[in-house]
Amino acid sequence: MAAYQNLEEYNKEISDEIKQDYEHILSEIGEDGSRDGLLKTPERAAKAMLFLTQGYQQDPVSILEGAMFKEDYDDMVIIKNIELYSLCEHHMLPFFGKAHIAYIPNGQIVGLSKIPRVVDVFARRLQVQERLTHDILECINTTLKPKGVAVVIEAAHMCMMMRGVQKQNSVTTTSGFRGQFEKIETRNEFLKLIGSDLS
Ligand SMILES: Nc1nc2c(ncn2[C@@H]2O[C@H](COP(=O)(O)OP(=O)(O)OP(=O)(O)O)[C@@H](O)[C@H]2O)c(=O)[nH]1
Ligand SMILES: [Zn+2]
Repeated sequence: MAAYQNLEEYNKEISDEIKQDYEHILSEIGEDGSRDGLLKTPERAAKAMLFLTQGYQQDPVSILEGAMFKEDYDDMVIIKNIELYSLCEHHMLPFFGKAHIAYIPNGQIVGLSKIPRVVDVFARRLQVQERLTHDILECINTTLKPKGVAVVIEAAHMCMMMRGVQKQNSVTTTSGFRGQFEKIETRNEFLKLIGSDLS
């Protein structure tokens, strides 16, 4: 990236390369890339792929640090039903669902919108659901330094639905707990409040 003047130039270069790759894919699957409906498809697909993977160029720590405020509140803060869309790193197909996140402040709270923003930064990278869960958990834990943090993700994987094992109704749940959420009572209170059947 150092060879480029700025991010825009870098994105354009990458986008042109990805565009050419999609042109190649179209011809390899037997399509006629010159037909009307497909003329702009490589460019659209390249832009979509860059959008879905923009998390590589974003810094979740600075997002949190940008809105941390001193406050004495030291009970549980829960943000539930945060919708997320990611791409599995094995097939580059979407997995999507909800994240439920809680933390117990330790002298400082964070702007509420920053939690879903951090979810998006890590979701917009190639992921497995387990690592996505831990990336979010560790980022909040080390940046906000709360008394405890909990992350639960429930998601459906298109690679298990459209292809492969072809199971339409399975949901994968992953979770991670740090600090006070390692105590069973605190963890169960959180799980009850988000309506999880894990408790
Ligand atoms: N643990 C985990 N596995 C995932 C995730 N997303 C996709 N996978 C799995 O990654 C595995 C890759 O297995 P492989 O045997 O190498 O790939 P495959 O032949 O396409 O496997 P099938 O999906 O079973 O057809 C599959 O079992 C997928 O279900 C994820 O977020 N976490
Ligand atoms: Zn997959």
